[in-house]
Amino acid sequence: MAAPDGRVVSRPQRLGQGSGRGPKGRGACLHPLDSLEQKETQEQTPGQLDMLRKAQEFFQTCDAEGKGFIARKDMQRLHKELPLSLEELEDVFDALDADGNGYLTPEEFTAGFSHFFFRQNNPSQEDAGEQVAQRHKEKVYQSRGNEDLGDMGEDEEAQFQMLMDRLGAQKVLEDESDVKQLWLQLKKDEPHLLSNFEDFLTRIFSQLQEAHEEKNELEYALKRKIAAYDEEIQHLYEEMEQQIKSEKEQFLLKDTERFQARSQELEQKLLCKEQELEQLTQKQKRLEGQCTALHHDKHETKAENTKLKLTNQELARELERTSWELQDAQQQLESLQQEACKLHQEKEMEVYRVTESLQREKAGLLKQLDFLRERNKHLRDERDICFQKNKAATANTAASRASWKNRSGSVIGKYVDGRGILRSQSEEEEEVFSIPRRSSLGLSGYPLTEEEPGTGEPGPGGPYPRPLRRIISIEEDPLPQLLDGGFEQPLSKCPEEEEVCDQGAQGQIQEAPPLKLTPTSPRGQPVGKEAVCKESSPSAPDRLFKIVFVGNSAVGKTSFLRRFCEGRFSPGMAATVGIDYRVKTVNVDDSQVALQLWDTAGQERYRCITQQFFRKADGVIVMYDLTDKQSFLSVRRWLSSVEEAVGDRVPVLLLGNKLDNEKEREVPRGLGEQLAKDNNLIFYECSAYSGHNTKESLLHLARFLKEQEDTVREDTIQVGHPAKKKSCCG
Ligand SMILES: Nc1nc2c(ncn2[C@@H]2O[C@H](COP(=O)(O)OP(=O)(O)OP(=O)(O)O)[C@@H](O)[C@H]2O)c(=O)[nH]1
Ligand SMILES: [Ca+2]
Ligand SMILES: [Mg+2]
Repeated sequence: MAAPDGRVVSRPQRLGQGSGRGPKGRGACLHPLDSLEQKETQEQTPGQLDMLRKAQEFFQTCDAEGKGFIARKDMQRLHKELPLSLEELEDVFDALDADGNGYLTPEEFTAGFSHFFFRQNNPSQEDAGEQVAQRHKEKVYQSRGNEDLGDMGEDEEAQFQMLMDRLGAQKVLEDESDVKQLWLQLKKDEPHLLSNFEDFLTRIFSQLQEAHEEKNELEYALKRKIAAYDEEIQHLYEEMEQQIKSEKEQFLLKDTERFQARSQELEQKLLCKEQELEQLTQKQKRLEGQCTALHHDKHETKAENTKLKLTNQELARELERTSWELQDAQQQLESLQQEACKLHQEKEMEVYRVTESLQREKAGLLKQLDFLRERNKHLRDERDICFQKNKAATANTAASRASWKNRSGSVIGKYVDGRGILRSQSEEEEEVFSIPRRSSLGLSGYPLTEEEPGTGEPGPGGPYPRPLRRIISIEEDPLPQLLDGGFEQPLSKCPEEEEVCDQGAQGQIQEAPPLKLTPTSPRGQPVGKEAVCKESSPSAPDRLFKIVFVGNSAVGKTSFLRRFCEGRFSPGMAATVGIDYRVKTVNVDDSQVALQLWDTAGQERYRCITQQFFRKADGVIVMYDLTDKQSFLSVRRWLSSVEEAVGDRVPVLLLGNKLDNEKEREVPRGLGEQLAKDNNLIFYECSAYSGHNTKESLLHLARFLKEQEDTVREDTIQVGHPAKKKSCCG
């Protein structure tokens, strides 16, 4: 409930407990009505009662809330009731507020009001004495009135009134007329009982008053309680209102905040969306632009496409035409190639035949020579040794020379000395055997070291000195031409003689082949002369390869060739002079391959001759002596001179000879292998002495050459281009 100053009191109980706060500290505990009634019953006259009732009414008007007291502003409610201005009412309040605490208790109000009222009505009666006198007058007046009504004496009336006053019956009794009649009756009829009756009345009234007071108290307490409850409820209500208000405010605040946050968020989202939309719009525009451009392009491309299609058709037609032409050209080319191939093969075969016929011719000559030797020996035996220098013998030799010339067609060299006299066989042999190994005869001498076939032993040096000289002119050396196949005369075939060991004898070569006269003359043949080896062969060779044999002197080239061609070894071979060659046909994968093997001289001075032969070679064999370190060291030089002449287009076979002489080995196998690997060579270690690896190595090379040639032939399109050298080692 609101305090007089208007502040909100959170704890209404305090009001009740408050000391001196408000007017209820002491006298205000009674309800104003009660106090008024009390006063009525106790001392007031009926006029006063009216006045008190009036005062009570006014008090209730002012205290509309039922607080039990009146504040200054409450007085203003009387403005409508009373003919007083607001200032006057203020004055009245000040006048009524006897203790000046700003509140009017019901007592103050009643007392002040009656005083004020009486003064208003009877301005002359100002003091209490006057009031009492007035009251007495009224009482007297009333008594007189009553006397008239009930024939009651004035004294009795006064007596009764005094009794009533003494008993305080006004407060309890509403209508005292019955009691009055009873009292009058009793006084008249039984005066002795009057005192008892009065006592009884006294008791009754005192009890009644007590009960009344008690009731009043209870009522007042109840009202106070109600007021307190009201106040409390008001407090609670106000508090609740405040709480609701604050809650509402908080809620509103929160709600506003939330709303604001949400709206901000939404705004941001909206902004983002707008940006996205803008981007999308831009993208769309861009894409539209691209689309248009593409559309445009498409049209252009279409036109171009049509154009290209037309061009394409034209080109296709042209291509067809060209391909027809190409096919024609290819067919022509093929036929030309076949022709060329055929010509090549024919040429090679011709070369082979020429070589063969030369060999046959040579063999014939040798036979004649043998015959002459035999004749000579016979003559020598017959005649006296003293007539050795007989002219008959000279004539004989001259005759025989003439007959050779006639048969050989000047193929064999002239066995004449500078004076045109053919020296005797004895002289020849003498000269030959006087030549040490590695003769420095230069180009003219062919020492004889031929041994008996089948015997592994070297000849005893030969008992017959033969003054035979074989002269080879380097400048006129026909062999390079032979390699070229530059023979023109047709030659008869001799299929039976498949393998021919030929000596490089031509018209230009002047040589003195030693005759093998008897088996007791093992040195009857010159070194470099090839034995005629006859082997049956089912058919003529399919192809011919020229292979040049190089390497330092005495590594065993000639011995190797002899082993390969003749299947025998002749120790103590003389150094090769100039160049020599042999032909041997071998069977490689069901085809007959003729190998023209060119035996070169290893000595330094013949190098320039050797060099010429590389150019025509299909393959090269470089040999070193594995018991001679120096010969191995020279291999690089030989390789580089091969490369200088032919590049790397010919396959090279590297041979380490004299494998039989393992004791004196100076070149480890690994070195040879490494060298071969580094230079892409075919490599074998072999022995001319034992024949180990002689055939195998040459067959390897022959197979390689054959395969290489096959590849070249198959590769018809690349005709005219040099065939690439295949890897030898693989
Ligand atoms: N132990 C042994 N000795 C051999 C072998 N091959 C050759 N000889 C000997 O080595 C020497 C030289 O042999 P040649 O065949 O004349 O050597 P070359 O390479 O032809 O020599 P030039 O003609 O000067 O280039 C001869 O005394 C042969 O007997 C072999 O495999 N083993
Ligand atoms: Ca007061
Ligand atoms: Mg030799």
